[in-house]
Amino acid sequence: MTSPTDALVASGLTKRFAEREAVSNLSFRVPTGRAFGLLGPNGSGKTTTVRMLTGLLRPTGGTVTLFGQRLDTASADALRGRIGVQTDTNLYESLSVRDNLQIWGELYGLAPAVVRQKAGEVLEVLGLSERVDSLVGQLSKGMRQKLSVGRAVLHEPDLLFLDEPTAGLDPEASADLIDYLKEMIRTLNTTLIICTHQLHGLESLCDELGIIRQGRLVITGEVQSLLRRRWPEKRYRLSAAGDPAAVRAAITAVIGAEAEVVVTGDHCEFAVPEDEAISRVIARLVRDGLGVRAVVPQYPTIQDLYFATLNDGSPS
Ligand SMILES: Nc1ncnc2c1ncn2[C@@H]1O[C@H](COP(=O)(O)OP(=O)(O)OP(=O)(O)O)[C@@H](O)[C@H]1O
Repeated sequence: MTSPTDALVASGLTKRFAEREAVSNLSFRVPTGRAFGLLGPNGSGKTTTVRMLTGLLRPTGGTVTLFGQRLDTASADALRGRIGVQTDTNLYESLSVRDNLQIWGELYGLAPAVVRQKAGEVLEVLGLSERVDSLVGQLSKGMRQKLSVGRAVLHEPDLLFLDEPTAGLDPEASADLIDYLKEMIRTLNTTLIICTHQLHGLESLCDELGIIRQGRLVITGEVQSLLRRRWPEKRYRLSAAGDPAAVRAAITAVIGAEAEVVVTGDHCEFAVPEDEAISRVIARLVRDGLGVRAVVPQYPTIQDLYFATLNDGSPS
């Protein structure tokens, strides 16, 4: 069922290239104003999926619904006006950065003056202002990447598709771009679909997640729910003064002898069966004369979930 709050619904999406089924029966939904990370190894079908979601590739089976409207040849043109798609191809190499954005913005129906103003803002955010008159053919790889993102967001699309937007960007530019996207989602209620291999810190951007493996969606849902479902117990990293065997014994005396306590150097890591057990662990260590130096909660990340999910299926 499509909810009026869904910007995108994919249902049974399938793509076959000759003998190879690149995408198999993919179903997921993305609520408006949310950021959805579509993750998976090389060749798992992300780009093929995005191309079907944006109407660039006809599915072998299944449907795509954008803003409550089925995507087909009749609706594609109107719907594409509300979509921004970043790809690293088809920039006009022999034109300047300014002209590339101007042409693109006007193609999307923006008035020339609006494009000029918006292009100025976008280039400023992306750190490309000084290269506005450079020919695209003379830009570095990272600069082209930034320009392709700038072009996709120029017309303030309701639904934005980004494929590896931070690939080739230096760490500062990458962090700036993520901040910009977050701000865009917050202020314009943009819905974002992002494919990326850069998983570190992705939970600060993505609220929803789909992990695709060999063309099949292995898990999908809200990031925090998926993490809680996978790791329901709270984990802690603890450092205490004293003999590691005594520290371990004090911890297991509280959380149970069968519980796993992983000791690495002067740290140990363990899960507690319920929240308040950590207070009892600390009290026990202090009582046993084992001074507690640090107790740090461990929050599982999208990266943890990604590897755990793919490992579930190994070997393929
Ligand atoms: N036009 C095509 N003709 C034939 N096979 C294709 C075509 N496009 C993609 N494929 C195949 O479909 C599968 C999925 O490719 P796709 O590009 O969607 O993967 P991806 O997840 O985006 O990979 P990457 O992370 O490397 O970009 C691959 O096996 C690929 O070879």
